[in-house]
Amino acid sequence: MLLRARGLRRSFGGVLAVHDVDLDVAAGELRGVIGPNGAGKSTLFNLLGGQLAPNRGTVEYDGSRIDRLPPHRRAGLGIGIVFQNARIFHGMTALENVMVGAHATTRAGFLSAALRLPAHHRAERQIRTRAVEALHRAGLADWADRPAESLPLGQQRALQVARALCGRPRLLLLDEPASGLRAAEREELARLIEELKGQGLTMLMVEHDVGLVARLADRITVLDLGRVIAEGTPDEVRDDEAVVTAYLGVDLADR
Ligand SMILES: Nc1ncnc2c1ncn2[C@@H]1O[C@H](COP(=O)(O)OP(=O)(O)OP(=O)(O)O)[C@@H](O)[C@H]1O
Repeated sequence: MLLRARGLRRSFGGVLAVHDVDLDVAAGELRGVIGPNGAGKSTLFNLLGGQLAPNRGTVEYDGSRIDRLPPHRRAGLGIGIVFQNARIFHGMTALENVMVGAHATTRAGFLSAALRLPAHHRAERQIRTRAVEALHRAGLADWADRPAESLPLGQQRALQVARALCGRPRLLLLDEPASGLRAAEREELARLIEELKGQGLTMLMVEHDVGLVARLADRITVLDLGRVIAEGTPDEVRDDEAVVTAYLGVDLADR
């Protein structure tokens, strides 16, 4: 398993947002995480990415414990994150936006840049090369030199993916990547995610759009009130009684 969470628990005051969650993501797998509002999806996502620490439980990545590591250390190990509604830097090109993300993950970056060390120039070249490569992977090669804010919404979302790809992750965590997108933009995003999957990238995606998750994911984890209530292939999960009950009033077949 590339990612293995065991007994993860996180509470806020009296609310158990994530309650003894086990989760395995195999290398090459695309794992979907769904659940009704307040199910604990964001909390679980942040426990995996390192934005939150668990009260209990463990997270292993590639065989090593990471649950006490801060986000930048997890990034260094190859975990990329596409945040929900991450901001785009205005007045910068798409390429520069991707490069800024990479600078933020190399801690030595700022110091050596300030001192203009030769190592800085090498690092700068490397970051540019990786940023160009990431833009290509995200289908944005033609947009590289345009002001980021001029990109259509679908391409801005792809730009967030490119930022995460710049660190050449082995595991990509996506937090509601389709939120706010219209049908055509969702379709473009779906194709991009399928392409990354085709390249062998392991992904975990938290998403409200159940139809999109059912289409893309190999396996789906369904949360309700902080607990895993079902886990399996999209077909297995769709027919699961507990899932149907949790989504009562929502016809999964229509989503
Ligand atoms: N920082 C916080 N402080 C207090 N309570 C929180 C905090 N974050 C989450 N919660 C609570 O934990 C529970 C799970 O919330 P979480 O945001 O993880 O669910 P979710 O499945 O992502 O919901 P949604 O689909 O609405 O985004 C909810 O009851 C929520 O109110």
